[in-house]
Amino acid sequence: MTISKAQWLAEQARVDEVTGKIARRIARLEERTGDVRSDVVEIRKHFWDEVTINFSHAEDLTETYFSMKQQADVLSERERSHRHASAELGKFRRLVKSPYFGRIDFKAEEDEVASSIYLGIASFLDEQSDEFLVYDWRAPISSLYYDYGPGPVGYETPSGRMAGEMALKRQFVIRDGRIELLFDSGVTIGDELLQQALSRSSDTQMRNIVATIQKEQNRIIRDERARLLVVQGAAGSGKTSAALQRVAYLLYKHRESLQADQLVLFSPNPLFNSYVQAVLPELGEENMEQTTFQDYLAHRLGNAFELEDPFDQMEYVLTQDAQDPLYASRLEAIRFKSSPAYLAMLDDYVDRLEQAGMRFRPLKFRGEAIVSARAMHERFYGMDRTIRLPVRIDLLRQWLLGQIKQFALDQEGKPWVEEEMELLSEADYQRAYQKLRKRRRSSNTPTFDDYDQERELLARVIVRERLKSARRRVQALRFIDLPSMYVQLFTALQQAGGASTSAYSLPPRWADICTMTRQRLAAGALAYEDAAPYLYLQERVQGFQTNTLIRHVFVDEAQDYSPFQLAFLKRLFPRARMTALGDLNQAIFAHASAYDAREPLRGLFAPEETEVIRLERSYRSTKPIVCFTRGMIPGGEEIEPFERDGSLPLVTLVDSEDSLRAQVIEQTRALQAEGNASIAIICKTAGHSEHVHRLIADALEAVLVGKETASFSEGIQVMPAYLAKGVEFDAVIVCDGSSEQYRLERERKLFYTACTRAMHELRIVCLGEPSPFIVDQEEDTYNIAYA
Ligand SMILES: Nc1ncnc2c1ncn2[C@@H]1O[C@H](COP(=O)(O)OP(=O)(O)OP(=O)(O)O)[C@@H](O)[C@H]1O
Repeated sequence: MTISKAQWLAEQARVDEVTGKIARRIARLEERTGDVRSDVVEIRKHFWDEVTINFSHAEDLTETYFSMKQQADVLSERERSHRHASAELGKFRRLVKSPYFGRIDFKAEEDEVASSIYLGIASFLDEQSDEFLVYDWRAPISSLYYDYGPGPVGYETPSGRMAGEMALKRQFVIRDGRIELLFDSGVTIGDELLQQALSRSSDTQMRNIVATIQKEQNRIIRDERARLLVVQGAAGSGKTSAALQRVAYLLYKHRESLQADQLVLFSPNPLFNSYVQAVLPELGEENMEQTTFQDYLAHRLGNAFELEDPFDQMEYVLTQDAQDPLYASRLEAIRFKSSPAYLAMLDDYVDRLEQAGMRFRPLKFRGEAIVSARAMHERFYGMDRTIRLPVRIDLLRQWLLGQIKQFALDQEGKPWVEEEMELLSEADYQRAYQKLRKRRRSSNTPTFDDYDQERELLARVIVRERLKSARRRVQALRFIDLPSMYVQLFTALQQAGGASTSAYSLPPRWADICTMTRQRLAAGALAYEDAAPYLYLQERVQGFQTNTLIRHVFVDEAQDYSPFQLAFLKRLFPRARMTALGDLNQAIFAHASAYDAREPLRGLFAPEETEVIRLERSYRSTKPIVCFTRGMIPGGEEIEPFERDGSLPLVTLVDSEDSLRAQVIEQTRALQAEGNASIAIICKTAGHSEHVHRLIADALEAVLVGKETASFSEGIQVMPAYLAKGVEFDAVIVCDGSSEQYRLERERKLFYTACTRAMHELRIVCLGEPSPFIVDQEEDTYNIAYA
């Protein structure tokens, strides 16, 4: 619907009025923050002047303490006030440039006239009239904007549903206080606005989408009922975007009780972390905790093993000789060790450990056993067998500390202590002596001048010092030989004992799997597929170190997690709700995906606690790119492209590496000339990326992206497909898209993932026969060229 000139001018007048008020508020706030800042600086500078310091008597000490505390309290109150004012200031500075993006005229059933509600990234209250000149996009009433067009409407409020009539829905693009675009619209939020948002150039950082959130996405953002919210959405359908707006929504809605550090996002790789970290600050919120599953595993496992990462596992799967029988066994191992069957096998194993099978490491000192493994074993299984494993472990730990104490007493008269005493350097002696004096003071032991007693006490200090590391080992439960217990699962014994339960059956190639696992562990290494199961065993034996602080766990690219890994995450965060975002068609790992075609994440939570939302519309890529890529995957016909025009994907066939090089260089230059700021040359593996990068390095300034790269840069980047997960580029060149590279069924999703990273232009260069995933497409969905 077109807007008349008068309407436009009236809206601009309102923008001027509102921005004027915001500007005045900013000026006042600047003055206030300036004052508070000087207060803080002053207090810090003169902190000690205001404090009465006197250590002469006990009462003076108390007075000194209170005087310091009072001064510290004043300082921290001023600092808090400064932080708050700065945050307000930041919000208004963003608002003054673009105060709002939408307007709805809403008349509640009991009202006579409609009121105009203007929506922006934050609310702005007119202090004189006490009227909201701008409503925060997360306010309950703002939901109307995303869910309805003009007509009968309703929204949820804390006191129940509010029904009424929407008379008008209007959208704005305001830049630097000037309205650039203005129109009235129906239910869907302006295709025009979306067109504008989606035609822009890609960024090295993701942007917020609050002005154009779609109805389905709004459901994801505002859902509060489900314990587990599963989003299954096509590539580019806005899963990550919706998740980030959801974080902002939750922080706003529960601002009294929820802090940013109570939400954690599991990202696919560190690059992705940096890609998404601008969204929340842009919306005036703090970033949530961000990590990767790998980082989490590495953190928990410490340096007990050399831990393989998922990318190395992926490289192995993509590059090893498929004819090698060991390769088939490894694939089988990866599949099995990520399945619920393996979880059942581990549970069964833990049950049996209650009766037998625990392995311990002897506690040694100077080559002598303080406590032997056998003694620990006897002590452990001598306890009441109904006591749970972690409790028994704790009892054993306490017993061991007692044994060390006893052992220490026996050691004090030993010749090695005498020797050490003689060999103490002056500095060591002084240190020991100081310690001794301190202990005497604290235990009120009278001072002796007696030489023998002095030596006796010194001996005690020496023994205590030397036994420190044994005590530390016991405290850290390192007397449990977990690696051996894990290996035990892969021995003949286990096969005989465990294979017969109905909860699981052993996979094919089990003997090979056993050998491979044993060998790797013997070399001090842990395969990626073993990492979560190993930790699971550790937690079941020692007790789960759960995190009860976290209230919301977000798992992006959830299809890349195995059922095992997600079950594990659920257990680690028992008080959290989970939001899992994924796309079965982008499940690129060799293990089974927790996403199932019909029912993603079946069985993780009870059905009544689980909500599944599907997103079928794809926003990232132009319509021709979506029409081409959706043909590659089963069920792709349901993916609905957003109507954004562009050129057909171009497939170029070359017959030599020289001409591949020439094509990549020529096409990259052409894409740059057409205005594509970010261009990704996506290869299959890290090795191939390095090779292609070398090929083009003398002609193009390109950055090679590897798993250690911390953030994306602008311009040309060469990277393996798995590192492009979750992100997007103006143009993508897949190099190379031949059947040599992408032919096997399991390579289909990797290829699809690579192609769907393109926003505006997709090119595929093939050395030799093109991949079947290309030629199986309708011919009119792409152009072909021969070089
Ligand atoms: N409602 C929207 N308004 C404007 N842009 C949107 C909207 N929804 C999605 N987009 C844009 O579409 C692109 C893809 O979004 P996003 O990365 O969130 O999708 P995704 O489903 O996580 O993709 P993938 O699974 O392929 O990683 C982004 O550029 C995002 O800004």
